[in-house]
Amino acid sequence: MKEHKVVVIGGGSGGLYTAAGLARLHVDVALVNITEKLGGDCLHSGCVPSKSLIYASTQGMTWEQTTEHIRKVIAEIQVHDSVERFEGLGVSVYIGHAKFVSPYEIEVNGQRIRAKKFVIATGSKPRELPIEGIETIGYLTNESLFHLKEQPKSLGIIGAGPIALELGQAMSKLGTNVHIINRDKEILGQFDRSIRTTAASYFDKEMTFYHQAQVERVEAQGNQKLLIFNDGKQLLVDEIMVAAGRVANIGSLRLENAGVAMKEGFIKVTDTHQTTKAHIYAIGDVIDTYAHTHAAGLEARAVIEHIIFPKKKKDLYFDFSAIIYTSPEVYQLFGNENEVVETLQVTSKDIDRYKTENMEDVIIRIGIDKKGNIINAQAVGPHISDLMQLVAYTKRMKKSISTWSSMTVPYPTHAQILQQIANTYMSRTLEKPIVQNLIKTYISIRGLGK
Ligand SMILES: Cc1cc2nc3c(=O)[nH]c(=O)nc-3n(C[C@H](O)[C@H](O)[C@H](O)COP(=O)(O)OP(=O)(O)OC[C@H]3O[C@@H](n4cnc5c(N)ncnc54)[C@H](O)[C@@H]3O)c2cc1C
Ligand SMILES: NC(=O)c1ccc[n+]([C@@H]2O[C@H](COP(=O)([O-])OP(=O)(O)OC[C@H]3O[C@@H](n4cnc5c(N)ncnc54)[C@H](O)[C@@H]3O)[C@@H](O)[C@H]2O)c1
Repeated sequence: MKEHKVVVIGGGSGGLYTAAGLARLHVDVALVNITEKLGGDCLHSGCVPSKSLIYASTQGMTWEQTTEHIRKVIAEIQVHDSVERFEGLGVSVYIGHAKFVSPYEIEVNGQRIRAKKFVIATGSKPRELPIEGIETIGYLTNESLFHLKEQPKSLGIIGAGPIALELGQAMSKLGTNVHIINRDKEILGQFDRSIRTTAASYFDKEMTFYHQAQVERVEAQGNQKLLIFNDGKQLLVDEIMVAAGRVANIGSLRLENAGVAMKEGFIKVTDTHQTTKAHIYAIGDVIDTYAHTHAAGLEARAVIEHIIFPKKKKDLYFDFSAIIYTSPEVYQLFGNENEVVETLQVTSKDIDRYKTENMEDVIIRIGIDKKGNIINAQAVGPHISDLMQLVAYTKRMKKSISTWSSMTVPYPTHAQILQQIANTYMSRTLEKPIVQNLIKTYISIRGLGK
């Protein structure tokens, strides 16, 4: 029997962050991962291959060059996420499926490991759809697309979330005829209409959308695949990809042996990320928060702190934001809509730098409270997400957007769009009768009035 103080299960974004963080603090920590290739979804079938595919699609690469580029980027990052590196940091690494045999004991390849605390970070996998015939004829997911030997001439993607939009647009730019099948009325339902329609106006040029559509049945037709919709419509494609949400990866964990409960398909946690057994934490995609690498990192940090100083961390997701890396990018800074007293909107139409680039479609919307403090934000535009980090930072610092108006912003930069919002906000304050009267009185006292 091996013994450690903390065992982290899952060597993806959340698990690696937790194991490395605890090891740096001299905690006796072990990490269990199914394969020696640490890095999880993000490195092998998520963020890294998808952003490499997006890059390749803007460089006119062939499919062979694209898959080679993806392979090379993963291999380069894999060095950073290697077993040797983690062992060098002081983490004991076990390779194999972890399964609980009791609340304080797991088994990996027949070996028992005891620990005082566990952190489950086993991630998520694509949701399977109950479509007749789909298991028989086969389909792609984010786990197989990047390794295809041949580029499909046409691709039907079931689902219209970030995975479908990012991968669909990149495949289209690479020359595949992409069809997106969306069960909802439109895409990007959580965004303001102005942002939604702007993004859709770009996507509509590159992909064919089928809204309020459900695929009922699929069948093979020669080398191709026929999708049959609930309204009888049909679509013939080379390949089908399913990107219709995620489910928690708990398959082999035997959570029932540990007394860890689930809620609506994900591991149930408190706001300190403790499961129904307080010494077992869960973070990342296996719980129902934001399914992003930086959310897994944030939760890992909170769990490290909680293991060491058992105190709740307040407002963990206070400045949490997410980006859909399409062109244009679509950005969202989360915050409680009930606290918003006003939403300010600015477009690129009046910003000189955007004019020089014929770029009229950038929209930024910022929800503020009565002091001008930022509550939430949404934006659409090329590379807009880097600029929006200043918005998130201003929220984190709990500063009013009026602070941007005193910044010296070099001319002509895209950042002037943020100063424009601040100036609009400030000039409205200046135009208030009470403020105008005060100014007039002061100017007159100084003997400078008309
Ligand atoms: C196509 C795509 C693109 C994405 N793009 C982005 C992006 O641009 N930005 C972003 O922030 N997020 C992105 N995401 C989301 C991001 O990849 C996930 O949120 C993140 O990987 C979750 O990290 P995790 O640690 O929870 O799980 P994972 O990274 O999936 O790690 C889970 C690990 O647990 C291991 N495991 C599972 N079961 C066991 C077991 N029983 N025993 C031992 N080990 C086990 C797995 O092998 C895996 O290594 C994307 C996702 C997809 C699918
Ligand atoms: N840039 C990023 O940060 C990034 C990129 C990709 C994925 N991710 C993460 O991965 C998660 C999963 O992404 P996703 O795109 O699979 O999921 P999602 O849950 O965000 O979207 C699923 C989409 O599929 C549609 N859908 C569901 N069932 C359907 C059906 N039967 N037929 C047609 N449409 C159907 C839904 O209406 C929705 O539009 C996201 O929540 C996101 O957090 C992040």
